[in-house]
Amino acid sequence: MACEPAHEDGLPSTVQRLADTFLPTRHGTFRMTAYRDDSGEEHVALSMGIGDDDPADARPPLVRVHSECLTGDALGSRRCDCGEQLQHALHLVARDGRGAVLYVRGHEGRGIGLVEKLRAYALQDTGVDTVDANLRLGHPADARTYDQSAAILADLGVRRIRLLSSNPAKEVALAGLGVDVVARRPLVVPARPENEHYLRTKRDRMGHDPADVGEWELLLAGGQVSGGVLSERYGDLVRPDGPAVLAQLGQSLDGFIASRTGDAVFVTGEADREHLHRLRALVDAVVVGAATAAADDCRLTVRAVAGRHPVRVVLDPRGTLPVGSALLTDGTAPTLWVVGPHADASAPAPHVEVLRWHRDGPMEPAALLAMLRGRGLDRVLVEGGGRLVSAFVAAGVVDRLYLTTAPLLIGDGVPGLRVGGTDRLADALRPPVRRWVLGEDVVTEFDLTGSPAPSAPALSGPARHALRSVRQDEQVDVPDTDGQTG
Ligand SMILES: Nc1nc2c(ncn2[C@@H]2O[C@H](COP(=O)(O)OP(=O)(O)OP(=O)(O)O)[C@@H](O)[C@H]2O)c(=O)[nH]1
Ligand SMILES: [Zn+2]
Repeated sequence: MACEPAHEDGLPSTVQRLADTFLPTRHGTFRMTAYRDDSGEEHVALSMGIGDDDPADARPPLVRVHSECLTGDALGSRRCDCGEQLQHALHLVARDGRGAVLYVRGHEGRGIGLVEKLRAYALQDTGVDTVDANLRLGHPADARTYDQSAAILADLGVRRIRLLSSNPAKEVALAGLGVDVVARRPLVVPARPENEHYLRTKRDRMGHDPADVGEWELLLAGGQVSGGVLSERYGDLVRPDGPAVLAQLGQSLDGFIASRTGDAVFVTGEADREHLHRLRALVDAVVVGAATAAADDCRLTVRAVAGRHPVRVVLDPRGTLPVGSALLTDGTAPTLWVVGPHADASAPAPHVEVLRWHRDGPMEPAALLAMLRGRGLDRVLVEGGGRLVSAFVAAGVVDRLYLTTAPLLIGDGVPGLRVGGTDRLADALRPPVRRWVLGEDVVTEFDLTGSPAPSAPALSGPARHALRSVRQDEQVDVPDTDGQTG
């Protein structure tokens, strides 16, 4: 027990300090201290910049209490996230210049030992999850105790810590042993296809933080996690010089966004919805056509992930959006209702602003984007439907297109992306792409910044860019605006 009176040598009763040296690593040189606890188990602490001469008001150091995992830490296993967490923790402590990583032995397999963990793996190979595997072998789901860690911290002269862990139970355990945990910071590493299920089980059954909560919040704040999945996918969308105009569409593999009757529930899956909500959270405005807004009665807010709602822009030349629609009644985010000069529309609620377009007919994508930029809405997501997204892509104003395809053959219905068309395949758009799997679906991310506009196939890349900048710089005259700003 770490809180028991100290021995004469000043050490808490559960650990003995037995060696003190240095360990140069790729993250920097750590002080390495070896301990043995009452049960004979040996542990090490890798620390930096902490000690008795700390000023009392110093920021509490970052501390990682790392459970030994031979397979993850030493062998690079991707069944768990331990190895990458260990390296990331060392990196964070070294970057901070103050902190410690306690490497706790006897914690192997959440305290059941190596052989039992491998038996649990064998059970998981048959479909049992990590919690039930332990239980079936006659072990608790988690058999670890943290008294040795509290004792080591006491020996290092550390009473207050910022804990690096995604496991709230660790915080509770350490606090119960007298450690003042002033903050807990999730230790986020990329999920891998091989450990996705394990990480989900930790979250769903063991109360761990969602695997990507820390990384997503960091991204929203403009930061990045090196090697993080979300940082790789969305990192450039938080940079001011990143792509400004995004478009997205989810369609069946044979190219439809809905059936003949307009049934669009659901073409792509839950994971694609989350992806869409991430995109919404990373832009200033989302643009949608009135027909889609009416058919889907969409809210266009960010609900599947944390994040700020974008301004919702609905393009409605004829003013046909029903006044009872979610965009016009749900005030959680401002709505810009862009209508034609002769449409019968007035703002039905304080969050809605009616913006009268200067002429009849289709609204020119470049001019619309210029108008939005003039209102400080710099990063825009064109969200649907198929015709609107196609029109923006065809106009050559989209920097990045996310096309999600679902393994579904609708056969006939509302078409998805349709741009231009060429006689020769050699003239077809073949921009650089990245791809990733989301559940059953595949997202293809097209980088359109260097591609010719499909509606102007004769233009070369640079000429098309000249055309684009002329269009985008065009001053748009938007005469009368009624309604209030929301
Ligand atoms: N019994 C068992 N142990 C496992 C399994 N996968 C990983 N472990 C062990 O789990 C320990 C790490 O615990 P985790 O639950 O992954 O994470 P945590 O330490 O509680 O939380 P963090 O501080 O966020 O890392 C290591 O000792 C691993 O050897 C498994 O399937 N079964
Ligand atoms: Zn592990």
